[in-house]
Amino acid sequence: MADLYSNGYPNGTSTTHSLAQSNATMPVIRKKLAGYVGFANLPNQVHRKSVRKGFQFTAMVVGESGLGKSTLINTLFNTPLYPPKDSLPPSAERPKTVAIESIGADIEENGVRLHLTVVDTPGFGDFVNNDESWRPIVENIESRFDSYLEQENRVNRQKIVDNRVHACLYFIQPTGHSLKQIDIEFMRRLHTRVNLIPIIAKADTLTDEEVRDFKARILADIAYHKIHIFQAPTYENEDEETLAEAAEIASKIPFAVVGSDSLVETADGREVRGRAYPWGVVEVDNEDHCDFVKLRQMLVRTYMEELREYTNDVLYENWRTEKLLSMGVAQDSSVFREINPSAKIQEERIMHEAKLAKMEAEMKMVFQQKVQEKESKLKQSEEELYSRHKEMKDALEKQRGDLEEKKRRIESGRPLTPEKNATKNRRFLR
Ligand SMILES: Nc1nc2c(ncn2[C@@H]2O[C@H](COP(=O)(O)OP(=O)(O)OP(=O)(O)O)[C@@H](O)[C@H]2O)c(=O)[nH]1
Repeated sequence: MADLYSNGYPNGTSTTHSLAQSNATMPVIRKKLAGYVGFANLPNQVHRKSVRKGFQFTAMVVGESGLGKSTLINTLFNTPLYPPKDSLPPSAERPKTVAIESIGADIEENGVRLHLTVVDTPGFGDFVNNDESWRPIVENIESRFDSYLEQENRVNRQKIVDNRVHACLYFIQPTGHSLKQIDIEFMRRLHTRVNLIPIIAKADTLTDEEVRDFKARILADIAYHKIHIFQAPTYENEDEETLAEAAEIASKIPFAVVGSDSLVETADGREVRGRAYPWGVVEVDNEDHCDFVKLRQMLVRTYMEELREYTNDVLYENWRTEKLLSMGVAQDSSVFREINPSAKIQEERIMHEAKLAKMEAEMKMVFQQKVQEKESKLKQSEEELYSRHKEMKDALEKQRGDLEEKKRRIESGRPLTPEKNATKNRRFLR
């Protein structure tokens, strides 16, 4: 049954609203379709395309040496991304300054490919003076933005490689006190450039109570220093389950984690990823034991795409604006002016008419000029003709006078040319 809507179109008719209607002032008319059109399949199309292309994610780990960074990354992605420490050659010594090292791996889960890059920062916080430890890390993150900007500005942008850091796991030493100066300085310097995810390392070395108090003090420090850490976003119209999940994740920040890539046996005979102690087993994947599951949920399961999006839309975009402004590139705000199509057409018509009027005036001027030129030429030739006519008339008058003189002489019998006759007579006399 095709019922009629307020605009008079039958239900299910695809109506094209004028561009003006898309403005915020115009109401959006929701329509029901009479039959299956097919655009409900769009998410599947995007899904297939994304699966075919694969995903790219870059995570950075920062924290003092021995806080369990490599172990946690291996635990997170369930892959021995970092080789065991005892397999490293003896020459693999600690660098003298903060170094930046990347490890890449292609991992696959249920047919979905993920190219994961982990950027490690060995040496951070390991020196007597760690005042500038953050600098090489900021420089590295910004140089990745630079490389992306350079690729964006290329003529051919078919193959942009996104090496930007999408998340930074910052490992906090499990002191149980509060943040150290190096932690605050690092986060203050980095929070505008990268999604910060603070982590309390080796949480199994603290009691539950200590973890709770430590978290509260860390959050207070973060708020005091106005440090922005990544928060799980929530959107309008989201179902209660999603909102509860986001709230649950947010309540665990900073994540108190335990890492282990080896299996241990629990008292009840289960084989789990965890750490065995004489008093029992700390299970990595048990939410009652640590926040590892919530961290993985935030970083991988639920918000990986959000982390990528926030990096691109906010962090990179802000950096790009700052960079271009510092280079003296100014934005022409008129390009973002909201345009009303009918006003635009009217404006164009006025401009067109003005152009026509100008052309007409110019043509008139040219025509007048030509007419004037012609007139003056005609006047000139008229004057020339007149003077020639006068000359000829004078000559004829003169000729006539001469002839009349001749006639009079002949009639009066006088010689026509007296001098000539006189010469003749003189010859006869000789
Ligand atoms: N108690 C405890 N020990 C851990 C945990 N995670 C890792 N470790 C141990 O801590 C030691 C250092 O772990 P790594 O993962 O190599 O630490 P790292 O931060 O990568 O160290 P560097 O490579 O030196 O920067 C290893 O002996 C790990 O087994 C944890 O959650 N709890």
